[in-house]
Amino acid sequence: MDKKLKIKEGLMLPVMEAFYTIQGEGMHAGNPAYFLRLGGCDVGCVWCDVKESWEAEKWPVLGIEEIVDQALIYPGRMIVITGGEPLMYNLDPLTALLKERGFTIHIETSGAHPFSGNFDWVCFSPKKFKAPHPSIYTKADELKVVIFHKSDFEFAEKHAALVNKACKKLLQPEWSKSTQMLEGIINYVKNHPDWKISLQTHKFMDIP
Ligand SMILES: C[S@@+](CC[C@H](N)C(=O)[O-])C[C@H]1O[C@@H](n2cnc3c(N)ncnc32)[C@H](O)[C@@H]1O
Ligand SMILES: Nc1nc2[nH]cc(C(=O)O)c2c(=O)[nH]1
Ligand code: SF4
Ligand SMILES: [Mg+2]
Repeated sequence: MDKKLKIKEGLMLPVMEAFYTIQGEGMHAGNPAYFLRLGGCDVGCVWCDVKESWEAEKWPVLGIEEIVDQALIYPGRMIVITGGEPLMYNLDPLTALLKERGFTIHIETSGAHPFSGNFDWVCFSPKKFKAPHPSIYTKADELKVVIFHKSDFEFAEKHAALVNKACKKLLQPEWSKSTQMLEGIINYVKNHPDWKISLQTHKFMDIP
């Protein structure tokens, strides 16, 4: 089978980087986790903090066995699949293999592509730049909306109305706008107590 077909089937994937660190964001912040960052994204967020990831062709394509073997080197058994936009790929084979090897599997996604894979935790971060695919709404365990502008609160509520009732709702300041936006976010959460704040704590700790 050629490489292109293997990528299409999710048996090989472009890997930008993989690193063992502390989950910095969201409901699982503070937990050790192995991050697998897949290359390729067509969403185009103006404030994206990993724009180098966008071009899939730039990154080496690895077989899922090799990807999982690399993850097994570290003592933690929580993996976060991120990108780029990981749902550009069929994640069924990779997540099945990770589960076989005993991993707890999380994903960070904009939801802009059809859902695939089996996860223990789905963090859904919708974007104005490319609308989510409807398949994400029943899967999301965590809705994490980046606040870059005051109009983003309304955008956050629009998506909150579409996720499951049990889905956790978080507002995360866009990193470069944190100082300007934080006061508004704090007031918003105090007045709308069904929301929580998520900070990019790894950036404060200066770790990947
Ligand atoms: C780089 S994205 C990769 C996963 C997926 N493409 C997504 O957007 O969810 C990982 C997380 O970082 C968030 N993020 C990206 N750039 C950010 C920034 N400048 N400030 C705050 N959060 C940011 C995204 O919203 C997402 O929750
Ligand atoms: N430490 C750490 N935590 C993270 N949580 C989500 C991240 C991501 O880029 O998906 C991320 C990341 O890049 N580093
Ligand atoms: S969807 Fe994620 S990776 Fe893609 S541009 Fe937006 S923040 Fe960056
Ligand atoms: Mg990041």
